[in-house]
Amino acid sequence: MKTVENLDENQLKNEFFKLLQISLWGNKCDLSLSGGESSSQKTSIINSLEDLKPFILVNDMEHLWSLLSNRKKTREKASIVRVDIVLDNSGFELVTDLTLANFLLSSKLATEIHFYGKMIPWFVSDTTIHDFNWLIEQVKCSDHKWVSECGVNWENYVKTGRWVYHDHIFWTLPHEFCAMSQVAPDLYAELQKAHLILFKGDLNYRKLTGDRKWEFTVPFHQALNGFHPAPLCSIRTLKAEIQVGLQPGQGEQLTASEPNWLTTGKYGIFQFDGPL
Ligand SMILES: O=P(O)(O)OC[C@H]1O[C@](O)(CO)[C@@H](O)[C@@H]1O
Repeated sequence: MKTVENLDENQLKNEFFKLLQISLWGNKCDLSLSGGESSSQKTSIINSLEDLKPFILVNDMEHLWSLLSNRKKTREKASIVRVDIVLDNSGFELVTDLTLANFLLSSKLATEIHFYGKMIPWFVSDTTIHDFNWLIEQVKCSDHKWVSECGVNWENYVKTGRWVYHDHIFWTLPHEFCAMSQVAPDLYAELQKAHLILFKGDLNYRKLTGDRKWEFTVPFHQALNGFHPAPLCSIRTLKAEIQVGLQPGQGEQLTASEPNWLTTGKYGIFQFDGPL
């Protein structure tokens, strides 16, 4: 079996894309969508990735790869590459996010990951520090050798500061993100230190775009309304009636064939904004 260190450039890119997609579809598992019913993941997402590809409406994964792989090639040995992840649901989605974070470090596409959770849940399954620590502990205690090894590594990442968890009240205040630099300048300044910020989930997308009824073709950059702390990407399955950055006619076609396409969680996006 090949380890990450032995993968060639193409294989590494493939693995990166797989883990990104797993993290995207992990966002389907959300207690608010299932009315509080448990929505555990019973089949392996890995085997479904090809079948799910047509449901990715905006796919900027190539931008994420260019940004991180170029930085890896050009950076000085001791320099930091920081990826920040604004978390969404705990449970299965958090497992997929931590697995992605683990890969970013082991592939050396990043050297530090900063996570942001919520001080109190906004929706039922939102991640708090308790969920983050609990999950690492559970993974560590697994009776599966490789899984528990992962948990030991994750705990170690936290201890050594390669994984950093941040709390901030802003995430549960009723502000859209374009107000962050005014309302929470300390948090905005923290995000500015990232080379890439990944915003997980639907709620973060609503706040990124100000929860407005934008035309489907409005550019993402415009809908962000001045919120540009660092290059950023929304990784989200669609659960609320808002979507920007589509091709002309794409939204209308979907509405005609599937009236509920915006809210079922069936479709997903990787939507990037920033210089490359
Ligand atoms: O957990 P996520 O992906 O942020 O989803 C939260 C979303 O779920 C919903 O409650 C719909 O189920 C939306 O109103 C909300 O935007």
